[in-house]
Amino acid sequence: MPPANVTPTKMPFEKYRPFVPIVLHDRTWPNVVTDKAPRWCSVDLRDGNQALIDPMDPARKLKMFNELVAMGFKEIEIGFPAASQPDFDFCRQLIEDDLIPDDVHIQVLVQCRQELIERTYEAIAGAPRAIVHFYNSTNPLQREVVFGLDQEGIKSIAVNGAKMCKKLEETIPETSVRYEYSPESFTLTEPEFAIEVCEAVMDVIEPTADDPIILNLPATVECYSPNVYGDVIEWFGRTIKQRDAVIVSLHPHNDRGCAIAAAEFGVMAGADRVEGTLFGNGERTGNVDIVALAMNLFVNGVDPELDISDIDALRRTAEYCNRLPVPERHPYVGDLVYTAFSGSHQDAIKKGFEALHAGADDGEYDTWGVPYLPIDPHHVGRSYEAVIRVNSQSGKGGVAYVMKEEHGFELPRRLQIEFSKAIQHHTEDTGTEITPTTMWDTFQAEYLPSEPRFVLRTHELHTTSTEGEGRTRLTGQLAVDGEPVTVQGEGDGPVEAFVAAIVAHFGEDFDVVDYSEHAIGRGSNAQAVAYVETVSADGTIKWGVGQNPNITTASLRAVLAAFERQTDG
Ligand SMILES: CC(=O)SCCNC(=O)CCNC(=O)[C@H](O)C(C)(C)COP(=O)(O)OP(=O)(O)OC[C@H]1O[C@@H](n2cnc3c(N)ncnc32)[C@H](O)[C@@H]1OP(=O)(O)O
Ligand SMILES: CC(C)C(=O)C(=O)O
Repeated sequence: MPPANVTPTKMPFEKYRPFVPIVLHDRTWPNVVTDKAPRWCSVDLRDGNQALIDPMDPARKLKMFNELVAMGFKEIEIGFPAASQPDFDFCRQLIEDDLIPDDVHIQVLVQCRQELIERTYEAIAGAPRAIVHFYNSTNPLQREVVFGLDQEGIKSIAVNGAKMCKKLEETIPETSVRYEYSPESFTLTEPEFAIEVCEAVMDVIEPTADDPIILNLPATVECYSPNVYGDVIEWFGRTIKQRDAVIVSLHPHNDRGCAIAAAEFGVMAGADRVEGTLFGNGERTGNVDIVALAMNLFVNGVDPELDISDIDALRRTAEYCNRLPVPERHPYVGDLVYTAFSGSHQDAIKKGFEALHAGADDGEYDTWGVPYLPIDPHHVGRSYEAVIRVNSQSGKGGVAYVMKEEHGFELPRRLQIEFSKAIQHHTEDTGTEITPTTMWDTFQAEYLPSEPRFVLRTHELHTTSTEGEGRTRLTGQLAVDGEPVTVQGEGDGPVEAFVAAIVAHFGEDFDVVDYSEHAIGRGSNAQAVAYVETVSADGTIKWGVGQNPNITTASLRAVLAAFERQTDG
């Protein structure tokens, strides 16, 4: 029976309105090319931590802090010390145990509330340097439902917060304090009002070009497309007073899945600094992923100014500290991001590697370029091993790649086609991926069986040469189904002589139409591998493979193996 007609439910889209605060007709940011990394600030230990199911314990916090320092972060928001004893204690631990490198600023977040600001200054006392980051929400919805205040009331919260901070500075004379102010939910705030509040805060902080204020413009909840963020940030930079005394900072969240693009457009639009987290942990859909941002610069040939050369170690740290997994397809780091399953991708990758290495001097190429691989996996500490994996979507290229990279066998093109059919049967039957080990087992069973019916025990060659014309006579001792057999034949070389011997003894027409060989391994462990393509009287094509330290023996074994496959049908 055909399925009953189903009427799809209409989504209540009319309950939503686009929010586009500014359309900048003379925008310049789309033409900007970013050629320098912005200042990075990690908020893993604050915005990341406050979003966790299980917030980090002291050991996890320290592990994350040390990892961020090792990566090269110079500004690290270490928590909200006034919010909880663990955050306060962690701040004290960093200061008292002298764990903050000379070139690193710790940053602490606080609301514009007196008791919280006082506690924050207690927390940072004794630190050589600190950024005090105070904030309040400025957007119409929160003004109304959270604070019940008009614009003036909201501005006063910010200004009073700034005054309290300035005043408390004298209680910690040994600490060099810098300031960051966030009009929280900036992207949902009327831009003119955000400017008004920021400038009122600047009047209190009195920043200079030598001692600038960080004005952080959060997409607390991502609410419009990245191009709108670009326009708004360019407009903000043009409009804010004393631009040279302001570090414009971005703090994108990822609710629409566009945080990376938003941050990139914001930087093109003139922002100096970006706050984010490793692999994008953070509230709801997360903060912007700083690793991906940095890697996007790297891929454009720009110094990312962060060390991501062991991306898996960073992932392990993030997963340990956050107790959340980083998904398999996450940009640059996921388990599957340097892996191709599909046939045409594998074929192109294999050819790409061959071309890259053919043009490389001592293995060092000038410019990366392999289809379907945006970066050289080695540059982030990943290997080529998992680049190609084989399932039912794969073709000969993938099979050939695994046989070469994992097992050292450089299969000739037509053998790749023959063998990949066997692999295709396997992957279709199992419905899953085939591992390199299973592929090898299949190859052995097909081409290098442990108990072949036809075994070459010994052979003798006698070569005569008259006026440059050489003839080879071969006598071979075989075992066929365990029974000894002697064969004799003559030809232009050992392979031809052996084929003649087989044809003469077994009475089956059979010839070699293609032959290739190569070495596997080096020195005393080197083995020769020979591949022969044979044709029978009825035109059946079968390949044979032989392996031996001696190249002639390997060739003869390949011929015999092909003959056995021909006679087995
Ligand atoms: C977008 C962001 O991520 S901002 C950072 C958010 N992070 C966190 O909140 C994590 C840490 N926070 C906390 O643990 C708690 O909020 C604390 C301990 C700081 C404060 O707790 P509480 O005193 O219970 O207050 P609570 O957080 O509920 O705050 C609500 C009150 O603070 C006011 N408030 C909220 N934010 C701010 C601010 N930035 N500045 C001034 N007042 C504020 C609210 O209007 C409300 O006032 P009301 O009680 O008069 O209605
Ligand atoms: C406090 C601010 C910067 C914040 O975390 C946000 O708006 O997301």
